[in-house]
Amino acid sequence: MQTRLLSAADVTEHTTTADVVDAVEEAFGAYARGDVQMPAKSYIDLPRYNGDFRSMPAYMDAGEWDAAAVKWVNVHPDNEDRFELPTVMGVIVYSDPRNAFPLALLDGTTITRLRTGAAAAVATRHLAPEDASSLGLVGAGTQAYAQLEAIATVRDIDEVVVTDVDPEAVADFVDVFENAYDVRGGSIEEAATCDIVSTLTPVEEPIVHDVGPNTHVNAMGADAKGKHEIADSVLEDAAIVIDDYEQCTHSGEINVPWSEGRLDDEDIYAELGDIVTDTVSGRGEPGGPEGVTVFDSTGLAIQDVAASHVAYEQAEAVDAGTLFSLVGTEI
Ligand SMILES: NC(=O)C1=CN([C@@H]2O[C@H](COP(=O)(O)OP(=O)(O)OC[C@H]3O[C@@H](n4cnc5c(N)ncnc54)[C@H](O)[C@@H]3O)[C@@H](O)[C@H]2O)C=CC1
Ligand SMILES: CC(=O)C(=O)O
Repeated sequence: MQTRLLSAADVTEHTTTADVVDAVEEAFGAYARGDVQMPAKSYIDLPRYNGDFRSMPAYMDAGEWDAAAVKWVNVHPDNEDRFELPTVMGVIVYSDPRNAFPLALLDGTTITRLRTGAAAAVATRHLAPEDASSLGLVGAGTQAYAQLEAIATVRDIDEVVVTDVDPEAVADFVDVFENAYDVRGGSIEEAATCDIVSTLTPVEEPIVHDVGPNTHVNAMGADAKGKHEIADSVLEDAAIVIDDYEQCTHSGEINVPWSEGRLDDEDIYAELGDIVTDTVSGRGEPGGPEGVTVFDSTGLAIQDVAASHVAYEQAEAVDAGTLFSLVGTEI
């Protein structure tokens, strides 16, 4: 038996965003039903390098298919300036749950973008107003690109406002998307008052202080202790939907006000999986949230498993990537 090596180019070419969004929705559903095994993300802090390593194993059973993988990933916000490398890079081992054979080694950097965009899209599908058509992006780095691509599969986006402290990042983003959308650079205030806003920065002091009256916010940037992008006044007035209780209270957008006692259990509306499985109403459903909604995403290992499943199945169908003998299988 051989292992399939799927590079960044292979994953990009053979993984359809809309299919990843659907698979990630299935992952949130499986999580709510208790059909996953997923220890909380573990961190190795590297204060000496202003970064960290994270390990993320999981198994999920979606009914018609099941899958298992582990991602070894990092967050080093100074990487671009110091090494011309991305902030986030990853490697994924995707294994056959029946016998543990490593079916694939995948570029986890691309999978991370795809599945992070997909999580925001799933939340947007259930929480944004049906007619939402404008998207604000606070932070124009790597994740911003996949946010637009994924969210555009669940809402008819025409206007995009992007903001960043780095004007070059904004210009690069506009260049890539200007033929497909009415996209422009703007202030944080302009981005944050769009129908949908995704926040994608590593800041520890809130930079979003005001959003529109019915804005749906995907709070993606805070994924480690101390990170905090959105003012407490916005969070306090919003219906907060989390991806996972343990991860969000430890390292999500709510972690700082939570640790300081300004938010507690009463402030959490639901876990996203409960909305996906119709246990709790989404926007527009009886009893569902109105006004501002905030999805607090820390990133779950099952998102990577689901996205890797799509990438592997699509690549295998056309024999993409490189097959090689990795592990000894002689008995
Ligand atoms: N929730 C999740 O599943 C995931 C979360 N992340 C987090 O998302 C964030 C973004 O990740 P990447 O796009 O890969 O990083 P990146 O480094 O490529 O982009 C971050 C962008 O934020 C901008 N920025 C920094 N401070 C800012 C400020 N005060 N105002 C406006 N813009 C500012 C930077 O100039 C940069 O363009 C990071 O915090 C990362 O840890 C990343 C992957 C998954
Ligand atoms: C970087 C990270 O925490 C994630 O991929 O979930």
